[in-house]
Amino acid sequence: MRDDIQSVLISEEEIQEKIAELGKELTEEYEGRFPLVIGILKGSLPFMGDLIQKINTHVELDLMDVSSYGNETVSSGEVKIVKDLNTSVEGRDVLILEDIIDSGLTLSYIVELFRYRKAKSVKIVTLLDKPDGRKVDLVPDTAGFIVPDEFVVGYGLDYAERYRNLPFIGILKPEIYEG
Ligand SMILES: O=P(O)(O)OC[C@H]1O[C@H](OP(=O)(O)OP(=O)(O)O)[C@H](O)[C@@H]1O
Ligand SMILES: Nc1nc2[nH]cnc2c(=O)[nH]1
Repeated sequence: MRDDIQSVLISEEEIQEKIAELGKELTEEYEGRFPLVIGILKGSLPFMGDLIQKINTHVELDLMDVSSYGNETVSSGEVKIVKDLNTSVEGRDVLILEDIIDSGLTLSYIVELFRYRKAKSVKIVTLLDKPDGRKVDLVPDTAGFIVPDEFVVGYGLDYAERYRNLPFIGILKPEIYEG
């Protein structure tokens, strides 16, 4: 699996250091507020798993699965809810965790949905932000790292469902896409 990686963009150490920092900030912000922390499947799983352990106050967890990429590297533009939340967001402080914001289509759909469902507040924390990929006006409240306009994998991010279990963020060798 690691032989398929052309270069490492963000190392495991850099990711974990950033998560410790984010956890500290979120602990201060959400102390006493019992936020509903929502991970967007499947990419946010490693980030969510590591980050929640660094948030040192009570949180409730839920997961939502939306998809607009299928097995492609470019968004179809059509966001589908594959699995909705188990919890109501009405009146809640919602903290959305994402692995990456690229076109922004996935999150703008979700944020609008949560506003319609009457969340008290909605905050977006993404590990990676790819501002050059944006197709809609969406700015995360917090982004761990800015990445260039290239297709990245690892730490939750897949290519054709593979590479999510790498502990770092990298770029694949071109021959992997070419088949
Ligand atoms: O800003 P956007 O262009 O909408 O891209 C970001 C979304 O794309 C990826 O999810 P994907 O739909 O590939 O599902 P996955 O997490 O299950 O891989 C990623 O996890 C984000 O949710
Ligand atoms: N794996 C992966 N999924 C994405 N979804 C949106 N952008 C990306 C990306 O760069 N890599």
